Amino acid sequence: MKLAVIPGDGIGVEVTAEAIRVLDALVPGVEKTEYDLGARRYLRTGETLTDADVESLKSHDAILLGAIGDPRSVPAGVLERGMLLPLRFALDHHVNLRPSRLYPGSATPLKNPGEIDFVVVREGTEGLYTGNGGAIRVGTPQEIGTETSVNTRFGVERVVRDAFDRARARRGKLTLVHKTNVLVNAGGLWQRTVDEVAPEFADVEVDYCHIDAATIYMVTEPSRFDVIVTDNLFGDIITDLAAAVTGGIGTAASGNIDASGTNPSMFEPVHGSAPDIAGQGKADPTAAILSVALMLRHLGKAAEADRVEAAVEADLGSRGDGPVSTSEVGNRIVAALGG
Ligand SMILES: NC(=O)C1=CN([C@@H]2O[C@H](COP(=O)(O)OP(=O)(O)OC[C@H]3O[C@@H](n4cnc5c(N)ncnc54)[C@H](O)[C@@H]3O)[C@@H](O)[C@H]2O)C=CC1
Ligand SMILES: CC(C)CC(=O)C(=O)O
Ligand SMILES: [Mg+2]
Repeated sequence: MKLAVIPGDGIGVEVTAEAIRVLDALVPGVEKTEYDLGARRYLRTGETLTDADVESLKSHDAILLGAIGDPRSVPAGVLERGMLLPLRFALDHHVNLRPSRLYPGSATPLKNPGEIDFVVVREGTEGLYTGNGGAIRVGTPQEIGTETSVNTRFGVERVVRDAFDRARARRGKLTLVHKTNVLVNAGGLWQRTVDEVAPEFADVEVDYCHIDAATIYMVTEPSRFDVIVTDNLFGDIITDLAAAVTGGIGTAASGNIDASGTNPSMFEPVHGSAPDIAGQGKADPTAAILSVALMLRHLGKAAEADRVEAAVEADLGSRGDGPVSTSEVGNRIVAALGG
């Protein structure tokens, strides 16, 4: 197995190191290539992501990424829109898969959480993140900034079909989350696509929530969700909320998947580079470690993925309320795997 590793910036470097230790304890002999992408390289060379980087990354079976972005040294958007999103687009990562599960005993701010186990299927190549916008009269009182959401029938249908497939394989419920009462053009396309595909999945119950109401239910009644399908921006926002209710942002994993299998998929924590805690050894590496589990499952190594998840479940269940140490969590998971 050939794995590309992009530790990136801030805590990305710290949590990726623990994720790699876990991978090594479980699957020996993985051929790893580390890529220097992120703030350090940008500050040194002015480069964010080159065509040569993309071509080289394509030769791997999968990519493991920590986090990208260093708001203290690089202006907002340079790396996010110059490196991370272009990579997801270049590798056609149209399914941004973000599972949320409340493991027994793990910390949740909810008083009566019930069972929380849902998956957000976030469209990953379109929406408001394509860079389709502009600004005029910048810095003047007449300044205007626009970002236009791009939604194609092709792009929406393929992610909706993926979400229906996942719902069928799970508890059989799909919830479209959008804002069709206001965003009638994009929302109309999403709703019609779901309605038109639904008859092929007659065994799947279809539901709809406006994004604002979905944030209510995620806190008051998260057990109502099984598979959520939504666009790039809504999916980004709602999955940070989902992480917060299921044990914290440090525990939420994701996969950026090219469901056609043409390009390597990329696995990464939901969180960012967390400059506020970077370098202090207190980032929770669980999200990065569970991203390894997602990757292994994607690559057909379900038994290994199960072992990682079981080790994480045991660790989360045995934690107290005290602070987390990055290396301690890694040590406990590696030990549980017999490493
Ligand atoms: N996929 C990626 O590479 C992402 C990159 N970013 C970038 O990261 C930078 C920081 O963004 P923020 O909005 O601050 O989001 P963030 O996710 O980095 O941090 C938000 C809050 O969560 C905490 N946190 C995050 N990960 C944690 C972990 N593993 N353990 C414990 N606490 C954790 C942070 O300390 C902070 O209080 C920005 O440059 C942003 O663009 C943000 C999200 C995703
Ligand atoms: C640059 C952003 C799109 C990263 C992010 O917040 C995410 O993918 O969740
Ligand atoms: Mg995000």
